[in-house]
Amino acid sequence: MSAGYPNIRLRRTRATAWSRALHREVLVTPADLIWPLFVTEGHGVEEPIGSLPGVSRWSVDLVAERAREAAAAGIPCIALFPNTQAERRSENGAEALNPDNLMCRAIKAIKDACGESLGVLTDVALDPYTSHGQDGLIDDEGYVLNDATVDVLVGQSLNQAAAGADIIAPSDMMDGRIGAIREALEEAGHINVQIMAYAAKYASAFYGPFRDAVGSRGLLKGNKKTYQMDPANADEALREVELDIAEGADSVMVKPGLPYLDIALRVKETFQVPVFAYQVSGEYAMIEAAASVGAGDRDALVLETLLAFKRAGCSGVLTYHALHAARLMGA
Ligand SMILES: NCc1[nH]cc(CCC(=O)O)c1CC(=O)O
Ligand SMILES: [Mg+2]
Repeated sequence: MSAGYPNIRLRRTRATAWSRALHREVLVTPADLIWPLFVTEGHGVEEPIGSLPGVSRWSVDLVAERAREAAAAGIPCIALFPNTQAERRSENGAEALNPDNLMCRAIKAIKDACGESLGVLTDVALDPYTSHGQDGLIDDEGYVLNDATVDVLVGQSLNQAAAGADIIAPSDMMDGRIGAIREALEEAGHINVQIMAYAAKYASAFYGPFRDAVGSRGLLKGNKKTYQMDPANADEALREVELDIAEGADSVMVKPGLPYLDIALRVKETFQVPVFAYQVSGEYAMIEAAASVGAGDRDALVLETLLAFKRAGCSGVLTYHALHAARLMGA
C-alpha cells in the first residue's frame, strides 16, 4: 500500500465551504489595516487624485469624518500625509516644524473626534515640505545630507508627538534617525509614543501616485536612490531592520508591499518583531486599473492581496483600500 494517494487526498479538506473555513491558516480582519489619508487646506474640501481613482485629499474637518468612519469599521489606525501649499514649501522644509502646520491641525482634529478609539500614525520625512521634493536637506549638488536631516526629523517628530500623534513613522531612510528620535521622545516625556520604522524602504517605481497626492512629483528632480534601498537587495534589508530595532523601533515596515513579500517574510522569521507592509499607491493603482478593464474582480483582488501579507507574517498592512476592505470583511 502506497503512503500517498489514494489514502492521502489533499482535496478532501477543500471539498466544502465549512471545511475550507475550518482549515484556513490565516485570517485578515479590519484590525489588520492602517488607512493612509491625505490632508489639504480649506474647509469642506475634497480633491480627487487623478492617478489614484477613488482616493481624495480631504480638508481637516472632512479628514476627521473619514477617521470616524474608519474607527466605526473596526480599523485601528490611520496614517496621515499632508499636501503642503507651494508657498509654505522651502529649501529646508521648515514648515515641518511649525506647530500649527496642516499635519498638526489634522492630528488634533482626529484625536478630538476619535480619542482612544483610533491610533494616528504620522509620516516623518521632509518631502511634503521641501521645494525640491527630496526627503531631507540637500547640498549644492542635490545630495541628501544625512546628519543635518536627522536633526530636523527629530524636531518634526517632537512637533507631531506634541500635537497628539500615537505612532511616529519615519519614512526618510536616513541612517541613525530612529535612535535620535527615540532619545528625544523619551527626554520630552513621550515615553508611550511608538515608532514604526520604515526600515526596509526601496527606491521604487510604485510611488508615483503618492507623489501626485502630496504634490511633490513635479518638484522632484532625479531620484531617491542615495538613501532608499536598491530593489536588488534582501540581505541589506535585514541589516536595516536589525539597526532600527536596536535603536528603539517598536515595529518595522517593509515598503512597497506585494513585490517585497520575500523581505517581509525574512524579516519576520529572522527577528520575530511586529512587521507591517505598505501596499503603496502604485500597487493600489494597479489593482484599480486591472479591475477597470475587467481583468479581475476588484473585491476579490483586494482581499487576496491582503491575505497574502498575513500569510507572509505581517501584523498589518497600510492600504488605500482599507475602508472598502474593512466593510467587505464586515459584510
Ligand atoms: N517620504 C516619502 C514617502 N512616504 C510614503 C511614500 C509612498 C507611499 C505610496 O506610494 O503609497 C513616499 C514616497 C517616496 O518615498 O517618494
Ligand atoms: Mg536605516
